[in-house]
Formats: sequence, structure tokens, C-alpha cells
Amino acid sequence: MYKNKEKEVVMMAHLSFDSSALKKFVHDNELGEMQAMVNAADSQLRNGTGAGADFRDWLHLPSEYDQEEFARIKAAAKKIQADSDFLVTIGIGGSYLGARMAIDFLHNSFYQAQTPEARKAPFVVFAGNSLSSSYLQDLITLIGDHDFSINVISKSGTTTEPSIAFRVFHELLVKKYGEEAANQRIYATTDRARGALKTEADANGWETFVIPDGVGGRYSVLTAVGLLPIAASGADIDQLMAGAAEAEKAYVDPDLSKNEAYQYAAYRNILYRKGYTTELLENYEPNMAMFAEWWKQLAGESEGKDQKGIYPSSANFTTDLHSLGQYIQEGLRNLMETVVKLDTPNHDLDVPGAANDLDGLGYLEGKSIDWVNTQAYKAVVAAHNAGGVPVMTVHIDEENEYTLGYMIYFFEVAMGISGYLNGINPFNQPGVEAYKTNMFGLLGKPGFEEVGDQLRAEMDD
Ligand SMILES: O=P(O)(O)OC[C@H]1O[C@H](O)[C@H](O)[C@@H](O)[C@@H]1O
Repeated sequence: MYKNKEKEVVMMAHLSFDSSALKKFVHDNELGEMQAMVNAADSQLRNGTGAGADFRDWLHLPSEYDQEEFARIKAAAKKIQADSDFLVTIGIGGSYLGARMAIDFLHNSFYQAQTPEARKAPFVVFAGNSLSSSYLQDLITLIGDHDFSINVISKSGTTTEPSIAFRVFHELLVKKYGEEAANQRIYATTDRARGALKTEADANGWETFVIPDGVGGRYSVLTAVGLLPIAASGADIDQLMAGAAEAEKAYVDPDLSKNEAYQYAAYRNILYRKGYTTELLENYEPNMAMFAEWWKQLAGESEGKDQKGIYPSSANFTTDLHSLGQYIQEGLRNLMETVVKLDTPNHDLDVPGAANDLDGLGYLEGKSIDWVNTQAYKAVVAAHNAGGVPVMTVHIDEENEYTLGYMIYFFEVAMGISGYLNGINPFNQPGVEAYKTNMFGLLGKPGFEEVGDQLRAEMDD
């Protein structure tokens, strides 16, 4: 399964990167030939000589985070667990996806459906990640008369979706508890000193947590942005940070023969230049679907600019083998795949016996279902490979906080290197403003009237 013996040692380090299925697509010499470029990208990233240098503070977050704030996050999580049945976590993009994927990854698949006693934690629900009025109303109905708190998360403090959702839930909270008690149930995660949310929080005495200046939204899961909801859900954020800190140490050497995160970055760059312009992040565990959504923002906002970049997409297996599988096998040959493969499931079951063998599954009787899942993975790698799709695999040993922290850091550092390898600024996202300007124009936001008039005139044409 692994390329060489050393790999098995790396396997013990919670995550291993397997590129053995690239042989058909990448010659042996190509990785080494990337070393000089990787060294340059590493220097841009580590020494701050590249574009976007002000947004690299996530690099040392796992080892240099604010301990005092970390203790406050844990205390706030305890209070929320004690006084709330629901935590309404309001945010979008980087202020949403990290907590969402981590909570899915770290808990029982039906965690949210458990009784509060079994869960020992509030139901962490999310709002402000769309403009759907039905979603908001459905959430209000779900919360009903239950006790709840709000964690409003926004770096800018002015993003439309979370701002609207916050107005809705803030109003509900004040109606239910009165102004003063409501203020004790609002936790604001935002800029240290600036912005509308910070001003409002200070004026009302809400507890605040910081999104550090040097950490962009998509790199913020290991700040209070992700940590407070994750801790409130009952997960162990010490272990999450410990895993990330271990990865911070593991991926520091730019030597491609030793650094698997850099290998991943280099291989995807090699493949991109050969025309593999779409990357699918895949899993074989349904509770990792949101991990791919987090990764898509990380990759898409980091790399998709200046009219270039790998398009990040995803697929959930084996589910999507029965829908997207046809395209991946035989459609346009611009796809590469990166599988996150869990090697030890939280639970395993055997395929049961049956009195008759009408379904023809007798040959699997007594075999473990996870073994079947792993055979499916191996079969898919071989089939897609034969069909012209390069496949990389990130093996993780277990679904726990430590491994998740490790994997978060793996992908973050890989994306920084990847961006510099492709000659772009991996830490800005200028393109997301275009639709916002138009939307503000159509909504009649003061200062955007002209844009609105022009758009309406064009639409009438
Ligand atoms: O945290 P906020 O300022 O509300 O931003 C939330 C998100 O929205 C923006 O449009 C950006 O594209 C994202 O990078 C960011 O994570």
C-alpha cells in the first residue's frame, strides 16, 4: 500500500501522503525538479518575501496562540454547555466552515439528533451562511422555547449574510431574556480593535474573542473562530491544537523527500501544468463531507485568481460513485483526485449472514464493512488511474481532534506553498468583492446607488 518502508513510520505520525498512484502521470524525475521552485516558495512563505506576507500568522498559531484567550474560550464553552440547549453560530465562509467541518468530523454521525443528556453539549446550529429566509425560520422553529446563546463571528463585522442573521437572533434573544441577560449570552468573535461588531460588542458588554490581523478567514479555524463552537460541541480543543502543533514541526523542512505537505503542493502543481485543472477532494466517510467544503474555500480563495488556478471540487464516496462516478471515469480528462482516507473507523461492523443468499452477498459474510469500504477505495484508485485520472491519497489514522488538527495544518501549509508555486498571492481574495458591489447596488446601499442604476438599466435592455 505504501511506497516504501519509511512510509510506515510516517503513518504513525497520524497522516501520510501517498503519491504511488501518480506513476502513470508524473515521471520519477519531476518531483526533484520542483525542488528549487519549492525552496523559493518556502522562502516566500517562511520569510515573508512573497505577496500577502501580512497574512501568514496562521503558520505559527498552533505553537504561539494566546493562552489567556484559549482559557476564556474553554470557560465560555462550559458556560454555554451549562445554560444553553442550542448555540447559534453565525458566520459565513472562513467564519463558518471550519467549525462546521470539525464538529461533523469529531462527533457521532447523528450527534445533533442525540438527546442533550447523551450529547452533554448544546446542539451547535449554524446561521448566516446563506440568505434563505426559510432556513432562518426553520431554525427559529427548531429552537422554539429552548435556551440558546449566540456566537456571532465576522472579521469585518459587516458581511451581509451574518449581519442579517444576527439581527434576527439578537432580537429573539432580547425578547426571550431581556436586554441585560441577553448580553450575557452573546459571544462575538471579530477583529481585535476595529469594525462594527467590535464596536457593538464593547458597547453592550458582550464577551469578545479575536480574529488576529494576520490570519485570513479561511486560515482561521484554529483561532476562536473555530475553537469556541468546537469546544462548545464538547470536542477537545487542546488535542486539536496539539495535533496542529505537531504538524507545524513536521512540515518545516522544505526538502521534498521529507516534507509530505510540500510534496502534495508540488504534485498538484505538476499536474496542473499538464492540464489537470480540477481537483476533487474525496472521502469514504459521510461525516467528512464538510471537510471538503472547508478545503474548497481554502483552495479556491487561495489559488483562483489572475485567471488561473486549480478549480477545487469534491465528491463523497462511495455515494457519488453512483452519480459522479461515470464522469470521473470517462468524462473530460482534466480531473485529479485527492482522497482523504480514514484507515481506522470509529466503529466497524461485520456483514451479517442471511438464511438465503438472494442478494449474492454470501461471499462477504463475516467480512468487516470497513474492509469492504477499503477494497472499494483501492478498486476506485485503480479504475480512475486506468481511466486517466491521477489520484493522490492523504491517509489519516483516526477521526479525532489530534488528527484533525494535524490535517488542517497539512492542507493550510500546502495551500500556501501551492499558491506561491503558481505565482499568485495565496492570502488575498479580491475577486469576492465584484458581486458584492453589484448586490449592494441592487439593494440600494448608500454609496452604491450609481452601480444599482447602471445594473438595472442593463437588465432592462
Ligand atoms: O468574517 P467575515 O468578515 O464576515 O468574512 C466572511 C467571509 O466572507 C468574505 O466574502 C470572504 O470571501 C471570505 O474570505 C470570508 O471568510
